[in-house]
Amino acid sequence: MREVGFILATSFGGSFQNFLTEFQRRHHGDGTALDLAKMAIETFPSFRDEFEYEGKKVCIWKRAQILVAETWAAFYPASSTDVHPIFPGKRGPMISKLTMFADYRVPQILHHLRILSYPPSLITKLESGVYLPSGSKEELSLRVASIAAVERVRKEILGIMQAESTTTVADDAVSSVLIDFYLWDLAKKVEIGVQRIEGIETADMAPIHRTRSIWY
Ligand SMILES: Nc1nc2c(c(CN[C@H]3C=C[C@H](O)[C@@H]3O)cn2[C@@H]2O[C@H](COP(=O)(O)O)[C@@H](O)[C@H]2O)c(=O)[nH]1
Repeated sequence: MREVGFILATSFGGSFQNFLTEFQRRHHGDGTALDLAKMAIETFPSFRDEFEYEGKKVCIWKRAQILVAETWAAFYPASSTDVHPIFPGKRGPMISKLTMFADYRVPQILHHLRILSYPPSLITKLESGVYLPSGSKEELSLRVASIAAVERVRKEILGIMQAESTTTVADDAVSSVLIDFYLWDLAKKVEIGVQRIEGIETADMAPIHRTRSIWY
């Protein structure tokens, strides 16, 4: 928090609005949601949520993407045909280029919905409450699998929409951001018992995974 505050104070006059103004300037008003997420990870090291795994670089960018998605949602215009004030360029926000924001809550509900399956050894660890180290195989698998799973859900929804439509459905018609928002809210409601999943078989709700890190 101190680092983010220091950078915001010294480079952006202490205001996120100035950060957005600088984004507009750099991209001549034509920046997309992904451009803004990239600016966040380039500006704030604690948003640069990247790991090396078996020689490959894995970029998760959880906080950068949720920052952009929440900004996109907060300034969403009254009509979807109106220009978005943060992404006024001809390409628009291109919000479907963002992934879900991989932390602990969405994998939990994806498992409950039987979209993700967990090996028994992982269930045992989750139930014991042991910490999964940040960047470990299990922690990364949970996060990366939830990104891949939500992308597949997105493709399925697009396929259904396409099958029901006589015109071509744009790729931007379904975003992982909105699927994440929906799943996160659903997970919270299921956990506190105000909602139950009905009509499909579910797996027992496993505890969330516990990881100490600055990335969630
Ligand atoms: N993947 C994902 N993670 C999310 C959210 C949200 C809240 N989103 C709101 C916006 C639209 C929706 O309708 C939600 O009402 C919080 N978190 C994460 O949980 C953690 C605890 O946070 P809290 O309980 O606030 O303190 C924190 O790491 C935070 O980043 C989400 O949507 N997706």
